[in-house]
Amino acid sequence: MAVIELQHVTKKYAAVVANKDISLTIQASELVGLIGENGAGKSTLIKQLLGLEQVTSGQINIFDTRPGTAKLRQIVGVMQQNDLVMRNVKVNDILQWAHALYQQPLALKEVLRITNLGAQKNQYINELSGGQQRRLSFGLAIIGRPQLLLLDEPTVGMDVLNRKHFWDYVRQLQQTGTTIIVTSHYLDEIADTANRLLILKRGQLTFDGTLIELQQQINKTVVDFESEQKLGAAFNTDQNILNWSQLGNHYKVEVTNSDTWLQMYYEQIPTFKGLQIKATSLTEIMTNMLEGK
Ligand SMILES: Nc1ncnc2c1ncn2[C@@H]1O[C@H](COP(=O)(O)OP(=O)(O)OP(=O)(O)O)[C@@H](O)[C@H]1O
Repeated sequence: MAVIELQHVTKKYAAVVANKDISLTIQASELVGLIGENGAGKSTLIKQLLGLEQVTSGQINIFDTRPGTAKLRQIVGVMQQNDLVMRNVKVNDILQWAHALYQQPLALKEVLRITNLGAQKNQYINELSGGQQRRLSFGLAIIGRPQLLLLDEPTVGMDVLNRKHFWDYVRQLQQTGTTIIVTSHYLDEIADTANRLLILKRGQLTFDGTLIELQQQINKTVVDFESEQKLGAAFNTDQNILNWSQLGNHYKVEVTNSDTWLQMYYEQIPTFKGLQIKATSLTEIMTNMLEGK
């Protein structure tokens, strides 16, 4: 059984088409990165999965039921943007309240350990830093041992170590069968973690696949090295090279196929220093997409 099934989902807010004819299926234990520029429709999609917004047309099934049912509230965990609306409650009290909502919740001690909030358990929410609030929000999302976890910009404000702990735990949840959808503008984190990418552009799903598949579509690899040889004349006539630059002895060459390129230069390669071959990063791909390149 698919965990999530979207059939031709469209969401309109008056003249704004926030989601346009989106169809897709997500299976158990996928870790899906939902990305796209501001206003692309990511949060709208999450809100419809939660039943907080109704689809304008199309249909959503989650574990074979419609979004927003009491049954789903038991098995879906969520971190929305700015979701800690109760400000004058202590960390421990809100966790205890959430703990009582579920049939087999995690122990409070365990949630405080995962979120690294043990030292703040007697503080009020409005006394927490931005990153601590995101960690508390994560604690509330996972306390019920959800089968589906929806994370909308979860790491905003988290410091580097807490971010690492967060992603380590998210990966662990995925490996034990949790299905996870995460939106973020920190594309390096998505590239490192998600095993499927969904790219939204003005409400439309423009890509659905793995990072490697996306990189293959872009068909560009960067080769970086230092050489004392003068290679410019050869590079200028090389059909495989999209672009190249030189700063002193440092060459940066963008090629369509790095295997072909390496074969062509195999005689010179032993003299190259610090040779690095890099696939185009997700950040660069998204930047180029937004710039319309
Ligand atoms: N309640 C609403 N009423 C009217 N328009 C809305 C509403 N919620 C969202 N929109 C519009 O729908 C579009 C998609 O918004 P959404 O919040 O889904 O984008 P997003 O991809 O999550 O953006 P961000 O990266 O900035 O969080 C935007 O144009 C936004 O202005």
